[in-house]
Amino acid sequence: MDMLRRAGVAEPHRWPQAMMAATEQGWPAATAAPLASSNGADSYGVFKLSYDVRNEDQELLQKVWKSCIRVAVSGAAGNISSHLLFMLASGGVFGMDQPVSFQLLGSEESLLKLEGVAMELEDSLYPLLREVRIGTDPRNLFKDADWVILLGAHPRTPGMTRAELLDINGQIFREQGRALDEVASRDCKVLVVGNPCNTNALICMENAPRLRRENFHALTRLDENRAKCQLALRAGRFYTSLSRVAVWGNHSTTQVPDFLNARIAGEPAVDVIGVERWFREEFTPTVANRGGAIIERCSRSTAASTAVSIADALKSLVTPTPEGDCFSSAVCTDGNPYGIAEGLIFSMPCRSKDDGRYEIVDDFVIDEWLDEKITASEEELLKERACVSHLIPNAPPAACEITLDTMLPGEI
Ligand SMILES: NC(=O)C1=CN([C@@H]2O[C@H](COP(=O)(O)OP(=O)(O)OC[C@H]3O[C@@H](n4cnc5c(N)ncnc54)[C@H](OP(=O)(O)O)[C@@H]3O)[C@@H](O)[C@H]2O)C=CC1
Ligand SMILES: O=C([O-])CC(=O)C(=O)O
Repeated sequence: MDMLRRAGVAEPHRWPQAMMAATEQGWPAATAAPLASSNGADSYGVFKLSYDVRNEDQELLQKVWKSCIRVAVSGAAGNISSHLLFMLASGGVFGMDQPVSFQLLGSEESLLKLEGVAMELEDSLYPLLREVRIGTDPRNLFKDADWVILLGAHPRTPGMTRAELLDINGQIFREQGRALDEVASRDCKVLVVGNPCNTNALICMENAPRLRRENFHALTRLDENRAKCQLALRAGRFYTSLSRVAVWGNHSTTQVPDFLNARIAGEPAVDVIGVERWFREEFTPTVANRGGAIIERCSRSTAASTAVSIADALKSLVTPTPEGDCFSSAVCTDGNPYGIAEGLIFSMPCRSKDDGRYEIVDDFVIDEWLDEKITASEEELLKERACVSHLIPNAPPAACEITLDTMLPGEI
């Protein structure tokens, strides 16, 4: 903001087509040092720091913009990010009147690539994208963030056990939780995508006590979208006819895509499709293993559909949920209406109020089969929590009893 003021722009939120790629110190990305003049018009094409809308475009000057929001993204030089940032900058997620500022976190290894990402954003001339910062210090990049999307995580490598993966990534998320606690906005909403996302989100939340526990999410919207796709295919209906499709539990192969409560054109999906065996024996494992099936074909984990599902998850939080519908998000189980153990990050059906707030939908019917499945996913998450107890402040020490057969959807 300082730089915007120095640039002589009285009202930053009315400043169209102005974007600043800056390092965390606040200088333009490609220069690493201050520009000789902050109005360095030739430095970045549209990064004209002295750009003054009053002299430029009367039509845009009339437009009413909301105050700019800060969106921090880790792993921002990675595959998912390469799709996601462009969706966020286009206005398709937070709204066409919502300017955004990006604070992109990478590592020493990825910093050059991150500069390339900033340059591509610059070349895309998004009127809503007002600032791009890049850097390697979460305390700088999470500062005052309103939304934080955590993509960066160590991938599971050959020979690594799940307990080892939990520990390596848990250390990253403990550090990022601490950074959020120090510098993020108290109302900041955090969406963890990096796997194992539920337990990473839990560690992050437990290390950020200043932030609201209900504002931590782990991404299971991709699983919901996959479930909707399979139901639509089987029923021969378009996606828009589906409602109340929720996924319960962990973003792993123990996840439970709920067909019992799902509706197709307002009718129970089980009545419309009719073949009960299909739900249990085909639908459920197909959804839970979809990530692995895509890796088999593409030799990399899903990136574009994950970015789309992140956009869907964010949109669901800033848009009132249509009457009678819900969306899936893995959220804190404290006080949940289904008796799931407290202090976990567990996917459940949610409805949004507004401005990022939500409530857990409390009228889902749970039959014996569903209950058994949900309990298995809950037990898996309890075991994951025990494995990372050393990363959770004040947690009693617990033995790690994770078996090798608990898998992420992308593991085969
Ligand atoms: N929840 C869900 O539904 C899904 C989750 N995922 C998960 O999302 C994550 C990101 O996927 P994708 O973008 O494809 O992955 P990429 O490998 O392309 O990017 C991830 C980024 O993570 C960072 N990273 C890697 N190792 C470490 C480390 N040891 N410490 C800190 N950061 C590290 C790197 O960024 P840098 O060097 O800049 O730090 C890298 O660019 C993965 O964990 C993946 O499993 C994927 C699909 C679906
Ligand atoms: O395991 C992965 O990285 C991919 C993943 O989560 C998914 O496709 O659901």
